[in-house]
Amino acid sequence: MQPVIALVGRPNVGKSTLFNRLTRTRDALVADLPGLTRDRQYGTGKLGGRSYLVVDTGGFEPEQKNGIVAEMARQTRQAIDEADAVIFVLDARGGLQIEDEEVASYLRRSGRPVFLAVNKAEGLGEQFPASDFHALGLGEPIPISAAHGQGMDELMEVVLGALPPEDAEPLPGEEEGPRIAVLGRPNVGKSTLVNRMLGEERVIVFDMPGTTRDSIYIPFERQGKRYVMIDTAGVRRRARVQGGIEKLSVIKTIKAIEDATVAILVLDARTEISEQDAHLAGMALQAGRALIIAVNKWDNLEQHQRDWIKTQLERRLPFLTYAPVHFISALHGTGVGDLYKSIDKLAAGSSRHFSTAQLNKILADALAAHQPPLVGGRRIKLRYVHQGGHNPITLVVHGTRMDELPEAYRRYLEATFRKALKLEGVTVRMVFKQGENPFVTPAPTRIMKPRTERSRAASRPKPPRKP
Ligand SMILES: Nc1nc2c(ncn2[C@@H]2O[C@H](COP(=O)(O)OP(=O)(O)OP(=O)(O)O)[C@@H](O)[C@H]2O)c(=O)[nH]1
Ligand SMILES: Nc1nc2c(ncn2[C@@H]2O[C@H](COP(=O)(O)OP(=O)(O)OP(=O)(O)O)[C@@H](O)[C@H]2O)c(=O)[nH]1
Repeated sequence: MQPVIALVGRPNVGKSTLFNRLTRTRDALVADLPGLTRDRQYGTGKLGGRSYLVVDTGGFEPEQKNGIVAEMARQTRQAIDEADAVIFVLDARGGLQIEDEEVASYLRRSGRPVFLAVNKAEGLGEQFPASDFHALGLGEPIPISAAHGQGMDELMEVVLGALPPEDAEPLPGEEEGPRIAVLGRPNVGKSTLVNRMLGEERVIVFDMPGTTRDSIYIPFERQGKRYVMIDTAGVRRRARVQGGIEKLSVIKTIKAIEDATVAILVLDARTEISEQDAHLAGMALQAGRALIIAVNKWDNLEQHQRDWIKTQLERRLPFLTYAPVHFISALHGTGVGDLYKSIDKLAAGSSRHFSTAQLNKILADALAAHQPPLVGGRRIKLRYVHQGGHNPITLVVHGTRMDELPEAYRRYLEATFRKALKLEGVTVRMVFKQGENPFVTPAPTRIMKPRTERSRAASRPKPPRKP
């Protein structure tokens, strides 16, 4: 499970800059989807082979009257509570401020592991005021420069090194079936749907061996097939924990998405599709999860209401062109069985492996049908494609001047691959890499001018060799 790291500190110390640094590794892979706001508060990153989730708590607002801690936003406190570690960001140039000490005293009481990142330390050398920050009693201050990318590895080595090893809480394995996460904003009917899906006839729910701190995995079997429900809403726990209704937690949602094979986004047919809905969809897509839209509360709707929500879908979630949409009533169970058909299809799709030869044939055909555009009078060349991973299916295309490849052409390729590989509904992540085919040396494979099937076969690249 990914550790959660919260960035805390007073305004202007450089939290956002640090956040961008720490999440940059992952951002490079994320496609920019129009109509989709990128979340600046939560991001995933990877350093030293380990991935993590970073939460930017966005500065405490100092308030003279009540003191800084009193004004600490509820969300900030929640982020600290849910974090596995806190990076307390300080400013080497501004020195230690009274607000820093207030934040420090809150953090000391939080019981979370705290690490001091003293930012803007570039070029300070001997003048780095280590002892000032040491006096906070929160351990060794680590000098960094977020703006210049200095000290990042050192910082994260200390932070990640202090956390329990990654495999401490293993996820249910693939043999236990696709993992399903049910997402949605409050009151759309998530709990009703989860209960309905688990409570259906012919569903056998097993005991839960994998109970973790954050989510509960509920393995079950339906018509001889195994699945795992990720119960973020605490649906099953609710009955047990007296009065313990849990709030929608963004961190839990993100973790559930990361753990899931397939995410079901539940929408309420009786309310407008909101920014928050789009946001949740975006989080699932950015994580590359297969996504199903379940428009709930479809029972007893007038025709005009049904038309209205369909228009809303097109308008508010235009980037979801390939996700299957189901109109359901979780309350009455209508359409719930059909959800499983989509789950099976998407789960199978997102775990498929494709041969390099098959992928390159599709690439060659795509290039033949539509050449890549001329940029600055020269044609962009795409040379080679291979599968970089599954769930999400990642296709890595190598070529020249990839940074100039227009978005429209990228999408054309994505759509072509999705169609040819029969991956409707599955996220296909295209990664465009500069440079020649890394696997074939010395000459690049010439798949640029496919003429006949024969010449194509002759020039088809060899599958990648293990280095
Ligand atoms: N010299 C120097 N300046 C930095 C460094 N990191 C950030 N800054 C500058 O510090 C200012 C504040 O940076 P932000 O990242 O916006 O700070 P923040 O803590 O997120 O601020 P809030 O959003 O107000 O909470 C900006 O002008 C940055 O350019 C650094 O490593 N060195
Ligand atoms: N008419 C109708 N009402 C439904 C349907 N599904 C759920 N509801 C109602 O919607 C309300 C919210 O349902 P919940 O399942 O608690 O929603 P939730 O998304 O889990 O809500 P939170 O716990 O706040 O996140 C309840 O009153 C349900 O009875 C449906 O298919 N049709």
